[in-house]
Amino acid sequence: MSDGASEGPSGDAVALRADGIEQAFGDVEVLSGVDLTVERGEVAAVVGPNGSGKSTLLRVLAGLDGAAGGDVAVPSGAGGARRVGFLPQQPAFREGFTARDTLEFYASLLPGVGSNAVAATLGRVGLADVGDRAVGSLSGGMTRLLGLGQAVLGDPAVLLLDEPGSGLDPAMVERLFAVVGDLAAEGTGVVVASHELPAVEAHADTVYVLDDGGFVASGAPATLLDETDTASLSEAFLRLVRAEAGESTVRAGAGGGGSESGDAEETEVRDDE
Ligand SMILES: Nc1ncnc2c1ncn2[C@@H]1O[C@H](COP(=O)(O)OP(=O)(O)OP(=O)(O)O)[C@@H](O)[C@H]1O
Repeated sequence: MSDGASEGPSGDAVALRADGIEQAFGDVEVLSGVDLTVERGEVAAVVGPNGSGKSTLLRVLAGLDGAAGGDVAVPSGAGGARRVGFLPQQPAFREGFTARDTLEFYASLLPGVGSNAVAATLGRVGLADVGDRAVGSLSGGMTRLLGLGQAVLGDPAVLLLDEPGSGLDPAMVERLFAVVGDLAAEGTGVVVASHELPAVEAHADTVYVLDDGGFVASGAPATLLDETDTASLSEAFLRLVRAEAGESTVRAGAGGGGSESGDAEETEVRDDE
């Protein structure tokens, strides 16, 4: 959490800064100028209706997709063997590998990360007992936990998690957010896209509500509850995205007239030195 964060050698407490992120798929404008700054030690949650652009934003932040506009910077001075760890919404691994082999493979790509870290990571994400099981035989929730393990391996300065709690039982959702909290306490800046609003309310420092191409609200969970005069983040969410419980909130895009996807420039994740 923010209070436990120490500053990097440069004195910069910022883990990730995104300015003016724009993204469109054909005529579907998804992000129209999103700004986000995450400090080291901060857990920032991005919530929003289905189709509002959470995965799109995280993929741009991770540097996997070029955006139509904007800039992402990950300042130096934090993290271990790598700058950014990313858990995609649908993690996929080689089915024949065991869970341990899978993490060993990712560890081999990271300088200074060895078998001890792999064993510790399996335990951390709750997979110690199934480490020797083939990936193809893991349950959906276990596969997601393996994805979390892959994302946290090497103590990244920035951790981006897309729906990490999806498919997990309630105890594992709590464990997952506890792991996230531990990493934040060690100085990692975390961005988590999630529909698990009770867990977000309990564990996030800052909540960003994404709708209509941008953040329609942001603040500490308690602040959002105060501002909306509601008793839970779930209620606040419905108020902020102007919906009733049970109503369809699926978003088809932020508006017409977006640029063609072929116009998208490569948005590099800069390593600010
Ligand atoms: N590669 C793509 N090509 C075309 N359209 C896309 C692509 N990826 C996403 N979209 C569209 O962009 C919009 C945002 O999708 P995105 O997956 O980012 O939403 P989300 O907020 O993560 O949704 P959910 O909560 O359902 O996971 C949707 O309208 C989606 O159909």
